[in-house]
Amino acid sequence: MLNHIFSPSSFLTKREGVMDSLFYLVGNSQRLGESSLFKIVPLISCSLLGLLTLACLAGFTAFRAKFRPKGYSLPPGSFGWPLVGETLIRQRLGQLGKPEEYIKRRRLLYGKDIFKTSLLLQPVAVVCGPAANKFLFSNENKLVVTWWTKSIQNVFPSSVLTSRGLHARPIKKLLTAFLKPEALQSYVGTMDSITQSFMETEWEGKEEIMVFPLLKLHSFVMASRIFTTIQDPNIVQNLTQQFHVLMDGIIEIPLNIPGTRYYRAMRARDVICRDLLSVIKQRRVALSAGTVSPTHDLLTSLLSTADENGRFLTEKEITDNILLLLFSAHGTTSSTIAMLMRYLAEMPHIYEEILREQIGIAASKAPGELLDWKDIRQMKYSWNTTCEVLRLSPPIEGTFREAITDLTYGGFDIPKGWKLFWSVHSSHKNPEYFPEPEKFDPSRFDGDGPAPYTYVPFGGGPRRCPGYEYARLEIMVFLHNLVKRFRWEPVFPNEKIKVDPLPVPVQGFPIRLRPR
Ligand code: HEM
Repeated sequence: MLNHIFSPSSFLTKREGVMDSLFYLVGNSQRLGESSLFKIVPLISCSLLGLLTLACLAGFTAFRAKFRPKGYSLPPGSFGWPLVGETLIRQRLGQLGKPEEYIKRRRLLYGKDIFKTSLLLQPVAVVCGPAANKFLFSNENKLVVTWWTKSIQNVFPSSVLTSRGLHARPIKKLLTAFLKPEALQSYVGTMDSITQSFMETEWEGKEEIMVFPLLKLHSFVMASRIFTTIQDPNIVQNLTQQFHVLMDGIIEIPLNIPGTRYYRAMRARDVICRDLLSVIKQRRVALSAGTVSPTHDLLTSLLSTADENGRFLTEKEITDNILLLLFSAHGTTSSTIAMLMRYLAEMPHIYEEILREQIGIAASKAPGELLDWKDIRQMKYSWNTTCEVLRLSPPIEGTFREAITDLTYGGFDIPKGWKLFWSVHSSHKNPEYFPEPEKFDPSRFDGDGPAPYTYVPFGGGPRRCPGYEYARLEIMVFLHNLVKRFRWEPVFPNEKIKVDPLPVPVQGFPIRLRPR
């Protein structure tokens, strides 16, 4: 519909015609003289008004056709305010630290596990619970495809995140080959040594620290080391600063105008890509000289491995995907560790249990020996506790899919082109699957753990998070080094958490450290 409105043969050509006349009049106004100008000004105003009316009419017709198509039995719900829909209400609840309230209230109001709304300028069907998760995760590329906002698409244009349908498969396979447990096993020691030196320089000997910025820095240094082997402190520092700007503006309205946060984010993106590109070029030279092995890090793997069709990724594709992984690894794990530290400060009995497990592992190592894969496998209670943190405070609340055909779910029609949103909380906080859902209880993950599709912090189906194992290793290695060295207490025990879009402590999570 929108494509039709803006097709050259319709609206656009008419609009260009009017614009041409305007430019002609303005361009010739001097020759026409002052008196003629008086006649022209009202004429210009009328034309502009006409244009505006035309644009509004076209917009309204397109909006109606998209949001209220005829002949469909749409889910219950409200599209909220014109244009903004319910986007601001949802954002506000996130900033108040109650993101799940948005869906909870509407489920109660409409009495269904599905409701319609308007978010991010799109008509959206929000679908809730494990049945919805199963439906979406198992119908990727059949009924739905992944969908991200324009601002995200612009930041990662040729990455696995924004490639849809069968285009995504080869890139995802290449990334998964590097991120699968067998491949990551050999990096546990490196992760341990990075974390140890980080603790020595940034934590030890300090009485009080601001944890959240430090966690982000740690995650970033770790990811850039494991994925690209970038160690030059100047490059790392520059990249860290640019990533900060990027994170700050990435979910803004994509207005690429100087002065906006989005504009600054896109400039930061250009700087990061330029730095990554120069590393890629150096690595290519090193690869052909045989001074690095093809499995040296993710970057060299991507440079030297062809996909399943025998095609090598272009430098732009490699840059975009490395940028994506650095970005994904940066926010999610630091948010999880911050939330984990908060829960542990509140529940000393769980801290003690984790400490017992980690001290047991440390005692089995020779002095100076680094952690390895076998040690990670023994961190069962520590990981169950982290899973419970991810259940209650997931870094990602859910993601969108787009209907690639008209479809039916829960007895309602979802028109082609509509977006569907699956939500983590609607399963994680359901007492049917997690009795007393607000209670913190790591034993939920003993044995076989939760039923399929009820526990989904990493999503599911073909789009499931490929960084799952990497995140597990990073968090476990960090926790080991943390509890071995410190106890801690938050400076502000009731510090607010805002979800914007990830859960973050609003005051940066200052803590007092007590060495063990
Ligand atoms: C606690 C940490 C993490 C959580 C909870 C998490 C969660 C998620 C979720 C919910 C999705 C969307 C899945 C879907 O739409 O079905 C996702 C996608 C993704 N994640 Fe993670 N993630 C984490 C860490 C990481 C890390 C460390 C990396 C990189 C090493 C990573 C890379 C990605 C990528 C590339 C995608 C896009 C996959 C695709 O669209 O096919 N994530 N993640």
